[in-house]
Amino acid sequence: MNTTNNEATQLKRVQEVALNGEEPPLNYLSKDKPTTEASSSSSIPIIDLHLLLSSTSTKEKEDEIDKLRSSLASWGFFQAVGHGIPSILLDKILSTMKEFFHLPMEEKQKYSRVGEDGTMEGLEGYGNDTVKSEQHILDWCDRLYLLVKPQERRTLKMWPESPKHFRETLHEYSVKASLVADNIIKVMAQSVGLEENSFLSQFGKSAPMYARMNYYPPCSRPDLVDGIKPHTDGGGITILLQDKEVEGLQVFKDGEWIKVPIVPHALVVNIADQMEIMSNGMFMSPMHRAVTNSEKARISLALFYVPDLNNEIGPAVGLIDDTRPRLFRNIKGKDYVEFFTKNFLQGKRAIDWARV
Ligand SMILES: O=C(O)CCC(=O)C(=O)O
Ligand SMILES: [Fe+2]
Repeated sequence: MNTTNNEATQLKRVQEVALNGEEPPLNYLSKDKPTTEASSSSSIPIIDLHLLLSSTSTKEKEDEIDKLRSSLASWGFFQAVGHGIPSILLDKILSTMKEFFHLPMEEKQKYSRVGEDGTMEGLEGYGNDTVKSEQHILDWCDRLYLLVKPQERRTLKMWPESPKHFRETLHEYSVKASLVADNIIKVMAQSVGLEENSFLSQFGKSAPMYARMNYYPPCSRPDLVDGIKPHTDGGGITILLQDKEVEGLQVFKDGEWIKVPIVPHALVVNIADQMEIMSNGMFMSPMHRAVTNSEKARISLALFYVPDLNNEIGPAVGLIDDTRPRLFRNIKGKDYVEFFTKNFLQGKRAIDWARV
């Protein structure tokens, strides 16, 4: 195959690059390194969904709704407990993912996103960063990316048949997590005085949900690379299941990076750009990143819930008034995703494009 060095390294999974334990290759060296130290001084809020979604109206519940609103305004992040997804299922999806990433490369490559001729076949499947230029700095991370919803649009040939329970476990987890996501989006609307379907109706009934399984191999020089570069998510909301033992997620708040600690069996929820737009800036889509370490591999499973690409989304009418003028234009979901992807690859923020 006639490839440049850059392309050749791209075709190698990070897991293979990491195997030799040597210094990371040049095209992984992050521009902003050495990595700024993160602080654990303050911790992102923990929200009890069971309390939030209970049908009785109590002072405790009202307080929790207030806490949700202020968390989304100042952090754009929270740890959801009381979500009702059995711990045993959370453990199972994490261990199943780990098993997949530990399979021989040949087996994993059956689901590869890169076609045999070296071209990218599409978004879904196993792979790493899409490289658009020689200057592109790669993340220290391998991924398996799959559409999980709507079910009839799944690309089953990209769903691993090994490990044995992979498909049914991802199915079960994504069905449950998507119900949790719907409920969170309803209560987000209520928290700012809107009717519960105000945001959800903008997502639409066929809103896609993507699963991105991240695998960060250990790195001999974690200070020189990004697990995932600083970014905001481009969809509506993201539900993230973190590794149970290895920390790595950080959020940028008030000028510093803050570690997102592991809360056993909690789901990390974050606002993504299109929800910031729908909330007319009441909720913030936070900048976050993942770092690696030299000892242990880390995994995470992000579920991106994205408004239907054919829908027009925009600030909810009830959130625009004289004191709070419209901050964003109405835009087509598809246009935003396209613009976001282009900017993401160049390390730029896309949301400013949608500002009035
Ligand atoms: O691995 C993590 O904790 C973060 C992953 C993430 O931000 C993403 O996949 O968008
Ligand atoms: Fe993210």
